[in-house]
Amino acid sequence: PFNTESKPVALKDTDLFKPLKVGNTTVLNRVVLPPLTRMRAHYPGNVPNRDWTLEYYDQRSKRPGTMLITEGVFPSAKAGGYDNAPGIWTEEQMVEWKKIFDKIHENESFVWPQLWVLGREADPLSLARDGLRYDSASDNVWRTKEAEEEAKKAGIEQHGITKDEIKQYIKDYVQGARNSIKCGADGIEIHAANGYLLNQFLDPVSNKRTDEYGGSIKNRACFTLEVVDALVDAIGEDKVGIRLAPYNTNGDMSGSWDPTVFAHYAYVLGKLEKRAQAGKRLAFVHIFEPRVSNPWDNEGDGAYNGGTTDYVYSIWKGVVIRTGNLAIHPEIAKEFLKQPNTLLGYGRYFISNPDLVDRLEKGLPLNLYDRPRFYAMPDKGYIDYPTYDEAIKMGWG
Ligand SMILES: COC(=O)/C=C(\C#N)c1ccc(F)cc1
Repeated sequence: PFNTESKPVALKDTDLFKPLKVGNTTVLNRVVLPPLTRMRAHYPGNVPNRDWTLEYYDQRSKRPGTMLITEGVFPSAKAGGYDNAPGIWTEEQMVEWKKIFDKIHENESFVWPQLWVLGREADPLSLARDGLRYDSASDNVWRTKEAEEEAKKAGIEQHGITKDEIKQYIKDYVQGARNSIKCGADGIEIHAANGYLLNQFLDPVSNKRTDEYGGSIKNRACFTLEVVDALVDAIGEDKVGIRLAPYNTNGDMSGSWDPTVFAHYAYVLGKLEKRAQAGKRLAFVHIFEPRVSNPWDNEGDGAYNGGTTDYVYSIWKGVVIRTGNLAIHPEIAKEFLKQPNTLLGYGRYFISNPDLVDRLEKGLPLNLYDRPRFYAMPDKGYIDYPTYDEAIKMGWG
């Protein structure tokens, strides 16, 4: 069925359909498929689903010149800890990703895998089973009481990683980036948002370190910036993007609760802009808007209305991707598009509308999504959403 709540507005005459240079690519529309975990990878092996995932990305890259960021992808086994999320560290994983990236390029679209390291958001049982550490910025700064009990039941402590282990993770990111480029990707996105490992270092609620990676905004940003520099060295600044979520509460991060957390993002953006002015400008900065503070919330719930991320443009002068609850708010999308160099990520409604780009262009009604099937195994709610024409033929609307 179609969403009947919001009146669709044709965006074809806005900047959403003007080309823009992003790294070494030139997108022909500024709609972005943002990183969406779908939990369909094969276990064991963390291999992209051989039956469905090629179809899933093929459907969403049909409109030539569209930018896709993949679901979060683990650069190594210890970076993971979700059985049904994919990696890009083994040959069998890379074989599948190469087919997917080739298909996206066949559709004349672009693909940027998101490199994802879970830290304390991992499933401790999965890590204990595989004899892997349960890592974060600090020892035993638990997300919740339940998480603490679950980990202790699994007999696994939460480990504040050492400086050598930080260096090893940086090598993992580099390996993941190299593998992505080898499989044909146009670049990668560093995941520094949503409560995962880099966010656990950025946020004082989870980072209680007393070494040079904790204790101040500068120190808490150090790991993220070291990853940026290592990846720029390895694959070039025009193939590196980064995702930040200043207001995110997912993974029990501070969000807006601690007003000093917001300043961390201004600092990171400032350091990225200084690198840009020295000749190393990243391909993009991807901002998760306060309109979504947690991906589990229903549309519009959990939005933080006490502030915006407009200040990003005061600091960062490169390409910006803004994602968060835009599909049924075309008026906000139009507002965002008034800023230069801006692309818009559409998450949940790109799940349920494979032809979302066409629908946004023409102002066509949108298929509702089936939330219980966001992170479930079967192909239902993954590759069976109809295009607009298919939906009309099926009598929708
Ligand atoms: C991949 O990047 C993410 O941020 C993923 C999630 C978030 N937030 C996410 C959401 C739901 C899940 F079941 C697993 C990961």
